[in-house]
Amino acid sequence: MTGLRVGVIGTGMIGRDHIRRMGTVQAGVTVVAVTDVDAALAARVAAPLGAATHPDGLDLIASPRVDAVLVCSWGGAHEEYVLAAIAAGKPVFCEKPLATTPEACLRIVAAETGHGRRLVQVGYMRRYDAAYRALKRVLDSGLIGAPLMMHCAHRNAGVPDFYQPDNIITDTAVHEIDMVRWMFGSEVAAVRVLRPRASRNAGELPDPLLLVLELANRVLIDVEISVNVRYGYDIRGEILGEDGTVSLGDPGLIAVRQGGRLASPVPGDWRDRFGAAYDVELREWAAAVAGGGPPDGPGAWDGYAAAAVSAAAVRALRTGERVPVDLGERPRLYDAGR
Ligand SMILES: NC(=O)c1ccc[n+]([C@@H]2O[C@H](COP(=O)([O-])OP(=O)(O)OC[C@H]3O[C@@H](n4cnc5c(N)ncnc54)[C@H](O)[C@@H]3O)[C@@H](O)[C@H]2O)c1
Ligand SMILES: O[C@H]1[C@H](O)[C@@H](O)[C@H](O)[C@@H](O)[C@H]1O
Repeated sequence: MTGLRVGVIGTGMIGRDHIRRMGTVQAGVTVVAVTDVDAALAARVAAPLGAATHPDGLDLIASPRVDAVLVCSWGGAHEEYVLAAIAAGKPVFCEKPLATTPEACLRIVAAETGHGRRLVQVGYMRRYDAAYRALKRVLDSGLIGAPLMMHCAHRNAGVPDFYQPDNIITDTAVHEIDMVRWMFGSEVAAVRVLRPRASRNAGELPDPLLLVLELANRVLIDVEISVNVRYGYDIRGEILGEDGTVSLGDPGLIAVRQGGRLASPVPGDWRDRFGAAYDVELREWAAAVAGGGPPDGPGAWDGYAAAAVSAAAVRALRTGERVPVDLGERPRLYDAGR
């Protein structure tokens, strides 16, 4: 067998990282096609792979040589490609966000529900991170008792020039929004956003922010988002239970004691911190879809829920109000085990 033949839409930073990953950590996966609005970039990426280049994502999805699709273009271009993949009956792994509005995500949910089989997975890689998985195992074991609160911090060293104020929520905090729904098995019922004094490194951005997420099971989450901390990429989390706490460990693999100091490296960006999680994420996805099964990672409903909570948080940021979230009824296609 030739294995799973994958087409990649968007050959920017994460597209190239996933292409490298599929050539190194996954047996039986071949990237056979790529496309990018920057055709010269796509051609440069395709050449060493011997992959075909396509004029656009729709043409790539329609190719009979492509079994499954990876969408790694900018968020605004996700919906069209995910809908086209569903219409073609092809599994599609879409980097976060699934789409940029809850309405667009619901169109994807409706298309997939109409198709009758799960085809969509969204790139929320924290669910595949060894540390978050260990945190969840401790929580689920009951060792720390029933959960009460979780404290999170999501710090980026810096962000690109095109990053807009809403991106602090829709692009960055969206990872915590997905992670807590998975961690606690409960939807977000309401959101508040507090805005302290802005960092002198923040430019025009409202940075940092504090999000308060109220889960339907009444666990309360606070998330500090800072996207210009300069010193590195720092992801933290601590769960308070009735009988104890569990927190993410230090991701630095070594500790140096020298000259009267103790030092450990801080990851530079998400590729450093979550590289192994992306490996597991794509390996599990490819194994599931190559075997003809549905992907069992975060799906279209999770993408929709994250977008709906993000939209509520953007409103909370603008108005200063507590904004309730109503997701509506989840289609049965997204029940566990289906
Ligand atoms: N899961 C994660 O931790 C993670 C990390 C980084 C990026 N992402 C997501 O991945 C996506 C890409 O981010 P990136 O950092 O690689 O950005 P990037 O700008 O480096 O790359 C995006 C590429 O998509 C191309 N593109 C844009 N619109 C297109 C279209 N309509 N058709 C084809 N190509 C198109 C651009 O030319 C660019 O080369 C974003 O949705 C981002 O949120 C996720
Ligand atoms: O697109 C990136 C990516 O999703 C990272 O995981 C996150 O930490 C960044 O804030 C975001 O800009």
